[in-house]
This record gives sequence, C-alpha cells and structure tokens, in this order.
Amino acid sequence: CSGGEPEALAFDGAHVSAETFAEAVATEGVVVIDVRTPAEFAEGHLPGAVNIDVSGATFDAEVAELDPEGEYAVYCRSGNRSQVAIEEMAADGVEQTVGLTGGIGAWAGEVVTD
Ligand SMILES: O=S(=O)([O-])[S-]
Repeated sequence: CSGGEPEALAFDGAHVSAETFAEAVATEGVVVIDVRTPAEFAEGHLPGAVNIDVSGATFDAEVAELDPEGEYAVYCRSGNRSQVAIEEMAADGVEQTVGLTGGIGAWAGEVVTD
C-alpha cells in the first residue's frame, strides 16, 4: 500500500487497478466481460464472466444485445484489448464500463475454468 487517496470506482470507461476492478466485479448487477478469445477464456477466467471476443466477427452484434443502461467490468490479458473493447462498446452506446489495468495478469482474485 502506497497510501494516498483510494481510487474511486466509476463506470466511466477508464481502466483501474485490480483492487478497484474487484470492487466493480462485486457490485450488484455488474456484468463481467472477458474480451479474450474462447481458447484463452477456457484456460481460466473471472468467476461469472461472459466471453465476448473483441477480435471475433460477432463482437459488435453481441454488444448490441447488451443493455445500454447496464454496468460492465471489462478485461483481457494485459489491458490492450479491453481498451479497444471499451472504445467499441462506447461507440455502440454501451458507456458504463470499467477496464482492468494489466488485465487478468494483474488479477489476484479467483480464476475459474468452468
Ligand atoms: O489482451 S492484451 O492486452 O494482451 S492484447
């Protein structure tokens, strides 16, 4: 712990620390989205995450199915693809998002394979 102000959780499209992301994941109603490939997802993902591959052909169509009023916690492997995904989601009207800085590599919490 380096002290200072704790980072405030806001679903404003920003990337946040794993600690703040964990708060987002624990927030009632938040949908956790893993934007990696199905193969990466199968190797281990956050509990309850849904897989919407940002590099997949159906990404936009799947985003279009999301509730634009919803809140989404988005992550990838190391934080690059989640950045792209958050920008594309915002362009599709899904703006209440938060990304995980460092991706799943920075995640210290539970990972499941089911
Ligand atoms: O998922 S990634 O940030 O390594 S491209």
